[in-house]
Amino acid sequence: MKTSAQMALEEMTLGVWRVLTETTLGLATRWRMFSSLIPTIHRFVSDVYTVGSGHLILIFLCKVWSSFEDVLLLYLSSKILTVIEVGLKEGKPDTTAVVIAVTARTLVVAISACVESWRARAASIMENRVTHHFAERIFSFHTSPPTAKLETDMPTSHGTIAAKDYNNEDASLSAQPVWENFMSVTEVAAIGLQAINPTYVRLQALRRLGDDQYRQDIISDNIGDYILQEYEDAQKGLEDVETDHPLILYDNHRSLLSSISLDIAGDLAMLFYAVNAIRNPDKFTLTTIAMLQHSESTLQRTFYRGIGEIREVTRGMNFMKRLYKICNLTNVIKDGVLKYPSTDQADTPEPLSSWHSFSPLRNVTFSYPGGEANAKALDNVTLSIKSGQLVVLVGANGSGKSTIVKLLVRLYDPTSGQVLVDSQDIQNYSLADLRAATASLTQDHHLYPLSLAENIGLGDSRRVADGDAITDAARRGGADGFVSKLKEGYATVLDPQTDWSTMHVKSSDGTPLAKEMEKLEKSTDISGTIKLVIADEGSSALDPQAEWELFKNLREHRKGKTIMVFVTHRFGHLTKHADIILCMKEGRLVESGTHEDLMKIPDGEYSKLYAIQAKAFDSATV
Ligand SMILES: Nc1ncnc2c1ncn2[C@@H]1O[C@H](COP(=O)(O)OP(=O)(O)OP(=O)(O)O)[C@@H](O)[C@H]1O
Repeated sequence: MKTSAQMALEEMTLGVWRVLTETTLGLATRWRMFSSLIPTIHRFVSDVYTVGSGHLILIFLCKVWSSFEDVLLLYLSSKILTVIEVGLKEGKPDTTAVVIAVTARTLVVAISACVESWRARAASIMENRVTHHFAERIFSFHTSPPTAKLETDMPTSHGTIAAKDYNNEDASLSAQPVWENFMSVTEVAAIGLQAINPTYVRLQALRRLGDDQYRQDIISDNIGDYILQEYEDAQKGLEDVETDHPLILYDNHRSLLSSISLDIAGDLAMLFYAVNAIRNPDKFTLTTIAMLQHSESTLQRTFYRGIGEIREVTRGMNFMKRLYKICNLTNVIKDGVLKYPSTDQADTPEPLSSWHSFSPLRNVTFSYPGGEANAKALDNVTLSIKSGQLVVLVGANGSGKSTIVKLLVRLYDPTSGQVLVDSQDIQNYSLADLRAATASLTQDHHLYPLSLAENIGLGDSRRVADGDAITDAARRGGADGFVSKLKEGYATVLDPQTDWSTMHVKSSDGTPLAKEMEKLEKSTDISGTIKLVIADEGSSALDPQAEWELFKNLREHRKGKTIMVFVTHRFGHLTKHADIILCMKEGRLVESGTHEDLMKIPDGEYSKLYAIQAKAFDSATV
C-alpha cells in the first residue's frame, strides 16, 4: 500500500496484530528521498541558525566531539594497555607513561561529561527557541508576505488541504516536533496497529468481564462457569500465536535482517585485526586482543546510532518540507494600493444632495472554492443602490445573501464581474483600509477570548486603547448598561476555554446573557471610522425592536455617510423602513424596491416570503 512517494506503507500480520508500517525502502530510493530533502535541510539549518547561531555551533561541535569520543577513548585505552603489557614483559612498568595515558583518558572522559552537559543545555534552549520560532510562523502575526494560519485568506484556506493541517490552538504543539524530530533518535517503528485475531479479541472481552462493574450481573445471571469455560477455550484457541505488544513483535521481526547486517558490520573490527595478525604476527599482542573486543562493540554502537540518526533526520525533514510548503502559501486575495476612504472623505458627512447611485456589484457570478462543481452561489448579480441608504437583503435560505456580504468585505473575490466601491474596483483598495472602514456583523462573528474593552476596541484596532471611543461604541451598541453592572466592567475577560453559553459574563441569576453578548458584538463593530456597516442577522438574538434601535443609532451617528447593508430573515422595522430591499432567489437578484413596491408585484418572491411569515405569525397568535 502506497500513499505517497514519501510515505509508502506496508501491512503485515504479527502475532495477533495487524501492523501498518512505513515500507522498508531500498538504498537507492532512500538516497533519492534524502537528496530531495537537501534544500529543506539547508533552509531549516539557516532558519535555526538565525534563532541561535551560537547555540547551534555549540551543539554541532559537541556532536563532532561525541563522534570522535569513542575512537579517542579506544586509542587511549589501547595506549594504557600497551604500556602495561610492555611493562609486564620487561618486568619494569613505565610509571610516567602509565600516569600520562591514564590522565589523558580521564581528561577525555571529564571533557565528554562537560560536552554532554553543554550539549543538553544548548539543545534545551534551542528546542524552546525553535519551537517558538516555528509556532509563530504557523500562527503568523508578523510574517511578511502573509504566510500562515492567521493571515491565510478564505479562498486559500478552502483551497489548500495543507493549510488545514495546522490550527491556531495547535500552533505551538505542531512546532514542537520540528526540533524533536530533527534532534531525537527515538524510533517509532509501527504507525498503525489493530488486533485482528478474533480469538484474542474475544479473550480481551472475556477478561473485561472480571471487572467489578459486571460482578453483580454475572452472579445474578449465574454465568461464572460459562465465562470461565469460554476463557479457557479462547486461551487454548490462541495456541502459540504471539500476543506481545506489537512494537516488541515488530522489533523482533525487523531486527532479524538489520541485526545480521549490523552484527557483520560490528565484526569488521575483528576482520581487520585478523588480517593484521596474519600479515604481522609479531605485532599481535594481548592488548590487540583486548582492543579487538572493545572496538567490536564500539563499532556496532556507532553503526546503530548512525542509522537511527539518518532515519530521524529524514523523518524530521519530511515534516519540515510540509511546514515550509504551508509557510510558502500565497494568498489568493491580493492587496491593493489605493487608500480607503481617501483622506478628504474620511470623516466629513456628505450633504444629502451629493448622494449618488452606485453599483457595488456588477454582473457578479461567484462559486465557492472547494464547493460543488458548477454550483453558483451568485449568478450574474448587479446591485444598484445609493450611498447613505439602508439596504436590506432578503431571500430564502441559500439564496446568496451572505455571499454578497462576503464579497463586499472582500473575504472572497468574484469568479467573474466586479465589486465596486466609490466607482473603483474593490481589488484596487488597501485591504487594511477597507476592513478598517467596514463594520461587519456576520452570522459567524465570534467574540474574542479577551477583555470586553478589547473586544469592542478591536472594531478599529488603532483605537483599542481609547477608553472614550470604547464606551461610546458600547453605548451605541446598547452594551454599556450591562457592562457597567459587571464587577470588572470593561476589563472583564471572556474565558477562552468555555463556549458561548458558559462565558464569564452572566446575569445576576447566573443565566448566560446571550442578548447582552449580541449587543456587545454590535458594539465591537461600530467603534471605528466606518463607511460601510454590514449586519448579517441570520442567528441574531436581537429582537426586532433592538435591531431597529441599533440601526437608528448607527444612522444617526453617521448622518447619511455610512452605507448600511442588513441581511435579515425577519420582516419588521428593517424591511418597512429600508430605503431599498434586495430580494434574492437561488443566487439571483429577483426583485428590488421598497416594501410597498415589492408587495405590489403579483406572485413576487418578496410578497411570498412576507406572506409565509405573516401566516406563521397569525397561527402563532391564534
Ligand atoms: N463556504 C461555502 N462553501 C461552499 N458553498 C457554500 C459556502 N457557503 C455558502 N455556500 C453555498 O452558497 C449558496 C449561497 O449561500 P449563502 O450563505 O450566501 O445563502 P444565504 O441566503 O445567506 O442563506 P442563509 O439565509 O441560510 O444564511 C448556498 O447554496 C450555500 O450552500
